[in-house]
Amino acid sequence: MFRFEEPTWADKWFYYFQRAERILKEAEARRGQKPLNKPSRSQYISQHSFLNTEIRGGVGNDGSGKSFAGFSTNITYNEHPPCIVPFATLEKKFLDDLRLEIAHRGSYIMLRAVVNPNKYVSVTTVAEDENGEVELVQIYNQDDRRSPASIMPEGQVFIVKEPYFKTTSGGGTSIRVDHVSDIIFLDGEDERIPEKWRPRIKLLARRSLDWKDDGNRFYKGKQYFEAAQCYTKGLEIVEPGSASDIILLLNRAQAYLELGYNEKALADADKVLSYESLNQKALYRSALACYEGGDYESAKARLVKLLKEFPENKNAKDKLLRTFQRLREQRTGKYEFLKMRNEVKEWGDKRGKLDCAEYVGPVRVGDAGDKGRGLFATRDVKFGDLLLCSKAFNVCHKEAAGAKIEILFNLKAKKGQAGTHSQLVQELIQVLYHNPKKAKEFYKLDSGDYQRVRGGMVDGLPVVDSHLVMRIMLRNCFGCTRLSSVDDPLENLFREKSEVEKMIAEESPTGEAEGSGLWIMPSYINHSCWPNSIRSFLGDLLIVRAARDIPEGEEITLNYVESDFGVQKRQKSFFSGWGFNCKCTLCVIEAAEPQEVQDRRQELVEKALKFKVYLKQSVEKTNSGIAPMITLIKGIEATYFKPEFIHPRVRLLSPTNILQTFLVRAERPPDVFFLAKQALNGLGFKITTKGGKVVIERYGYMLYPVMNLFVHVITAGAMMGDLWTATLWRNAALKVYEVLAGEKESFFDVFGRALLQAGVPLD
Ligand SMILES: C[S@@+](CC[C@H](N)C(=O)[O-])C[C@H]1O[C@@H](n2cnc3c(N)ncnc32)[C@H](O)[C@@H]1O
Repeated sequence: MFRFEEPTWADKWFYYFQRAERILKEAEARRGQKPLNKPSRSQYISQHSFLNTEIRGGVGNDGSGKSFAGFSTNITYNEHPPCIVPFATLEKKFLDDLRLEIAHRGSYIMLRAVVNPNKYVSVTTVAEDENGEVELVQIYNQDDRRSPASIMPEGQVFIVKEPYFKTTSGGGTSIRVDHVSDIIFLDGEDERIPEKWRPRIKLLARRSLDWKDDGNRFYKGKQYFEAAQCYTKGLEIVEPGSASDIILLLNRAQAYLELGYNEKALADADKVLSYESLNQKALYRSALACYEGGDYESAKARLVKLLKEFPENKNAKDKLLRTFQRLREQRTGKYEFLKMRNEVKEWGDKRGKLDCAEYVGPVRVGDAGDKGRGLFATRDVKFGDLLLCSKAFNVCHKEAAGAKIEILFNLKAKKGQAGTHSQLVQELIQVLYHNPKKAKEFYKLDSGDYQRVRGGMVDGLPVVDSHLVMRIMLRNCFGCTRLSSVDDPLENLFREKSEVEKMIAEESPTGEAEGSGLWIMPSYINHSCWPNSIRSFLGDLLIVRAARDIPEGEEITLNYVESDFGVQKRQKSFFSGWGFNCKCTLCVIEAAEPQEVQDRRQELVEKALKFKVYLKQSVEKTNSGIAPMITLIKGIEATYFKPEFIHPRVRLLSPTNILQTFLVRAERPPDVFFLAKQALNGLGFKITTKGGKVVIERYGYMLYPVMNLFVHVITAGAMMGDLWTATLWRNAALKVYEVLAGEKESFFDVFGRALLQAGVPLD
């Protein structure tokens, strides 16, 4: 019997974007016009309460129990820069004056929310102007830690500078506020509030003490933003330098510290110190602000000063000890990696941040010719040397509760990216807005051809251009995991993928939804498909180590996409993602190969990868897969003509890993041993035994699955009774592991079980 198939998640997704694209194209044609058939006030309000059910309802869950927030359209479709002129120079407009698809330069609009807001990607409300006309208002990039109702409660009066009026992807209209600096929230006493919207009954004048008490209540309830707002209100009415001023400043500094607004916290604490240079709390909070901002020298100076006056202050003593540790890390690059790794494992579904410093090793930023800037070695570097340990400017791990796994869809590039990228942009905007000094290093990063506006501070607030932040993020962010080395590398191999995961696998270069983050110094590293360094992640730390010996002056490179693609597909992804064509040695060699050779290799690799399904099936199936896999691997090998150290057999790695798993299951250690050694040769490694040691004379192509080859040589060697060889290889593997995982301390956590089972001694 015929029956309708439920549309798949991917179908819905595709349909949604096709429709959105059509609507937006039609909207372009109506630029400068007045909207037709606007709904009535009551229609606006009732529509508002049903908002989002259409897009959220059917697609918000992938069946795995984890929420999947859904779509987020890339805001690059119609970029309009933020307002960079003061409010006082703008002319007032009303809703009736607004024209579609235009940012109304030189104007502002005064509005009042008539409902409580919804939250989807933006905080959305319906607001009226002084003539009683209403319109939808979508406010993007606000701090997600705040509830929408605290940002825009019903009755809130606000100004939108240079309002951008547009057609929504659902076909209606809205004022869309992308830039946090374009909206000014007005409170009850602000003189700019129109007379008719002022409270009829004047509230009794509030004292600074009332604001302090309210602030303290919010603080206790962990509502730090609201607490800071109350202290600010109190500060507006106190005598500068008075006891109340000092208390309010100290309290606000503490609330700012909780929010991560370190620069503001430091400014408040320093203000107190300008009145009372030895105020204990101010010294301590200022030191904390410096510490959190990574300025350990200043933190040390402040703590030393504090302890001179107040030697019994235990918190300050503890913090000073930690500060010394941070300074040592900064100087030497020596970290307690195992402890840090265990800490990351404990994070569970909490957001985490490691208490450690950054290390900048023998590298500097320099001119990389047509690649722009790049990172270069400042001295000769050996395989495995630590080049960088960088702390995240901001990172969103997908494991943390509240992480928003969304598809950031770029309507212009027609490209979707699954992961926490849209959350990252939103959080970056907040970091930049509240830490303008720290923002400077972010703004130096590459943003492609985006025209930057020079905004600086306007109306006392930093201008943040959301489109610029998005561009910088897309060029420089890293897809990331919390740990590069998982304790059970095979745990995911047999897990059935959900529908959403399958779709994500097709859409994302790495084949899975990712966490994402931005690290400043590593952002200067250019790409090579055969790079001389490897990055790894440990919580919010990004570690870069040398993947071969690097002479002084050589450029440091990283592989942006560890893909299993042929050269043409790789080039396409570099161009659409980062706007460049790769000219690394691997690309040059592969691009010069005859098309038939490339096609043949591709066809064989695809065939081989299909054998993965055998792994989920019976052992008999596995056995029957061995012979065809060997034929395929030989076939792939035959498509390479140059020596391995010139053209590493990278595309053999996945098929080899599948065959290895077959051979392990079939309990054929000699074959496992032979195949792993052969695969390492194929990647360009030259490994010999000399003077009772396994020596890696030449390091080949490095990526994480290479570890499996080493472990297979070791375990198979041991199972064949050659414990001596196994132990020697184990020591060599440790060095390779250090580069791939960032640290060697966790090697036995990750591979210890496999080694012990094979009878390899662990020490
Ligand atoms: C993460 S940034 C790297 C630093 C960048 N070169 C700069 O000047 O800030 C990525 C950008 O660098 C450039 N880039 C990176 N690798 C490249 C390569 N192999 N060839 C040409 N350009 C490259 C591209 O413009 C890319 O969008």
